[in-house]
Amino acid sequence: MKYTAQQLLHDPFLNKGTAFTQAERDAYGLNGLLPSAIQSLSQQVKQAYAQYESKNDNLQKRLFLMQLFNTNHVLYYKLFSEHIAEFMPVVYDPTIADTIENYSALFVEPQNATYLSIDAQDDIESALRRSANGRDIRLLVVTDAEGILGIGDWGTQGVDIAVGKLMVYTAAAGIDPSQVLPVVLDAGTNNQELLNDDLYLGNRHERVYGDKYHAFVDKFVATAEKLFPRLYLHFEDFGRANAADILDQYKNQITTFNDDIQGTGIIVLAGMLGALNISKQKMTDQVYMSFGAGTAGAGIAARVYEEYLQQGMAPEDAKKHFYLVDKQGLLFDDDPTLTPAQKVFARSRSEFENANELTSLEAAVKAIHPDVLVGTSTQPGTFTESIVKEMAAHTERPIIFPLSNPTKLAEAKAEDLIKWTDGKALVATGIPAAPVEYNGVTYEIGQANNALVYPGLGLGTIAATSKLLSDDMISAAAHSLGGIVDPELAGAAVLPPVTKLDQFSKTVALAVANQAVKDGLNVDDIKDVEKAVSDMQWAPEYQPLNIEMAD
Ligand SMILES: NC(=O)c1ccc[n+]([C@@H]2O[C@H](COP(=O)([O-])OP(=O)(O)OC[C@H]3O[C@@H](n4cnc5c(N)ncnc54)[C@H](O)[C@@H]3O)[C@@H](O)[C@H]2O)c1
Ligand SMILES: O=C(O)C[C@H](O)C(=O)O
Ligand SMILES: [Mn+2]
Repeated sequence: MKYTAQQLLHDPFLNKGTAFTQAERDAYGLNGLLPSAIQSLSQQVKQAYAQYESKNDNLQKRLFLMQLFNTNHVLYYKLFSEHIAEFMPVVYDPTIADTIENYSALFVEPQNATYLSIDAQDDIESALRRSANGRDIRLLVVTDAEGILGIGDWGTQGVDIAVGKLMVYTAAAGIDPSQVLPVVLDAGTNNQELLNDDLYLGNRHERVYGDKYHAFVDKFVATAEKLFPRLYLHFEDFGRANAADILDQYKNQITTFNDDIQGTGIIVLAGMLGALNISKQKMTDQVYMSFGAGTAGAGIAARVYEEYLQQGMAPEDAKKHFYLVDKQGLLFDDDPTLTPAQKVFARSRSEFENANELTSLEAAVKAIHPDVLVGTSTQPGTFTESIVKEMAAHTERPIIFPLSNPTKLAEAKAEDLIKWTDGKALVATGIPAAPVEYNGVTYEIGQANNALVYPGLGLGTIAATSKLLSDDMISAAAHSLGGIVDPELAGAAVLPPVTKLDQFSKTVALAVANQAVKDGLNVDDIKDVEKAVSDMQWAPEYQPLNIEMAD
């Protein structure tokens, strides 16, 4: 394609703004189209950061960063890379929840995303092709936004989660932003607030389910695979009724990943391994309870269960360590409403004298005395003081992970968990949490958010040109996060800190890529895994432009 000077200035993949050199200004006809001073990238970063800091709240900060992203990708990612822990809660969860809820009202521009409608399926191919605009797409994040974080159905507004997750891929793992595509599948919405909102930008009808929905997803997947044959396809925030089915349908055919099921499974397993490093206990001795057994809750249980098997436990014995609690209480095998993923761990009523009374978390904790309690229920404040104290009365170092996002939905606050258990609880939270000072010890709180692993997992899988994302690769990712935190330090976190996200994303990528090659899943011949991973990484630095001008 040939560029005009105006197109160059408005293409965020190529634009350098005030950093265009004099030679470039001469070559591309930019003289007089920019202020005359020529800045370095570091001057631009300094200036942008000062603007960022002048914004009053995280939403304003995020809007400013999005404006920067829309204008100049190198500048945006350079700034992000220099402030990764500070920017994560602004670019990503929890602030992203606010921009999703207000997406239509705040709409400025489409951010190179693809908006596919269930009512216009003939457009799927041309829309994907034109969004890619000749770029070599290797990573696509798609959502249908039925289950955005814990805030529910946000229709086309959920596109922001695809955009945001991709930003984290680049900031954390160095995925080239010109090789990614965010996609929203607009199958309607059951969110009445959106349907009644004049400004709502999506399809104004109820969400479509059943055959028509599945045909839509299938057509999208087939088209994306055809257009981008080396694709890593990441599914995000689909509803409970579809997420696991879609994963099961494609996982043995294409390189695909469900973040809520698999990514969350990895980070929670890694967090448990970290916690057990601190407590010096054995994984297979732990009694595990999940509160909220939906997409994430059941996905995590499945990953942790696999670990018990890997550690040598027989399936029937391992199953006895798992208890799922959902809306109806402890899940029993005579319940006709169980999802397939829940059925695997459902218990028999005959195991309990008071089975019919186990209809709440409190009753289940009293009856079962779990060692591990993971919250993916979307129900804020449900890990109450009495439940937590009851749990702590029966286990030396309770592992408690309230993971529901965003902040307003968390099952508990880290600070309370530390206090209620007299510093014994090993805690990780879904959103970032400040360290907790208690009795002279500073407790660092790990962030059990899939963002700590999905970037490295994707980088490793893509770099290895793996045909599939296998269970072994997933397990390798979970195990690779060990050894970064010193478990002997008082108050040590169960997971590595977000300040090191870029470093350990590479560790995860290497572990995953090595596993893929070891299992012979690589399409290309890969002699040097480390080189393959490094070669795949993009750095936010201005490069000479290799473009043709229109006149
Ligand atoms: N930290 C992370 O990395 C991470 C990853 C994925 C999901 N999550 C969070 O987990 C939560 C759930 O996400 P999901 O994708 O599994 O959603 P989901 O809708 O698939 O599952 C939620 C489950 O909670 C159950 N539930 C609702 N009310 C309940 C109640 N009163 N008591 C017990 N259970 C109840 C639902 O029946 C459902 O099974 C969200 O808040 C999400 O942000 C966190
Ligand atoms: O998006 C997040 O913060 C994590 C997770 O994928 C979620 O759905 O909550
Ligand atoms: Mn999610």
